[in-house]
Amino acid sequence: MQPVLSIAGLGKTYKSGHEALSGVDLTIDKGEIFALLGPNGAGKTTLISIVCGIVTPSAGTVTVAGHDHVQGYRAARSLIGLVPQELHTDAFEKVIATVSFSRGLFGKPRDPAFIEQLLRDLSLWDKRDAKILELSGGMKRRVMIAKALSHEPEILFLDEPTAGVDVELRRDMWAMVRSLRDRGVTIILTTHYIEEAEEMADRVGVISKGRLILVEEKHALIKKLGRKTLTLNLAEPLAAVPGELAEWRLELAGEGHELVYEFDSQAEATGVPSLLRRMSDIGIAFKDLHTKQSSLEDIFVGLVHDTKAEQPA
Ligand SMILES: Nc1ncnc2c1ncn2[C@@H]1O[C@H](COP(=O)(O)OP(=O)(O)OP(=O)(O)O)[C@@H](O)[C@H]1O
Repeated sequence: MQPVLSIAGLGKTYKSGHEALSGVDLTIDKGEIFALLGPNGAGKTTLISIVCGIVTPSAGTVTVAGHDHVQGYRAARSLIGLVPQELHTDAFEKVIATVSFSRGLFGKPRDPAFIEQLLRDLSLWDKRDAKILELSGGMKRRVMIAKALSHEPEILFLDEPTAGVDVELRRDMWAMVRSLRDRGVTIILTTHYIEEAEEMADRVGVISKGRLILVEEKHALIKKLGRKTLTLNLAEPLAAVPGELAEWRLELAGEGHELVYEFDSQAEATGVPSLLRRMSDIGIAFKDLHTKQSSLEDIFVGLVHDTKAEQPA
């Protein structure tokens, strides 16, 4: 499939000397929903801002549907819609005027029927003559989305779309994102909410300290979700994992009082019954046991934590 967005070797060092992005390579296919996950300050907004031409990169290239985002800036930018975290618009402006104005900014001809449909789809039609300052926070978000879609972009960036919104708006936004995707729009969203990535994304990228440390199909991640840990509280502490148990992936914890086994709970043979039999055969008794399912959140926190440990601060 033809990539709609190609990012290669992207880096950004701010004037302060802070390296916000380093060596980011990413290819996005047309019509996919891609979720970019990362903790605060990881570089998500910087990445989006570079693609949208708001921030200049220190290194690397960005190509939008074949247009270089510097040489072919106007063509590249007109294919992109951006829903930023904050609404920047005249508070005294009417909803329909601000959305129509955004369309004009991209040199698109007036199309009242399109704007009407857009406002209807976003449940904004009844509010079309309301001033921005009269709207609730949720309605303002809908206006931001309408503005971003007003010039019929092929790629929509949503920067933290559901931060601080109520459950109803979150569900509406998810439904809207799906219907846009069904119409062939590519969606790239940043989020702190793992649940949102799990619900929405075809692929997930994890960014930490300016580096893209993982890009994976959601289903592959869900497979990873199938991992479980079994912790056995031993009757007597062990100094080391006995050689007879070498075929299981075991670790000792709790100063030798706990034997921890990580396994794939979706696999046909988890290895748990055979492990318990072998332990009984060699006379290792346990007082208690418990299992824990690792969540996408655990995987995410683990990844981010590992890169923090690897890199100097
Ligand atoms: N204009 C700037 N000048 C200097 N440093 C900046 C600038 N903008 C962002 N940064 C720094 O770059 C890093 C990445 O910021 P960025 O906003 O891209 O992160 P983020 O992943 O979007 O975080 P958040 O989820 O909090 O929005 C942060 O440490 C931030 O302080």
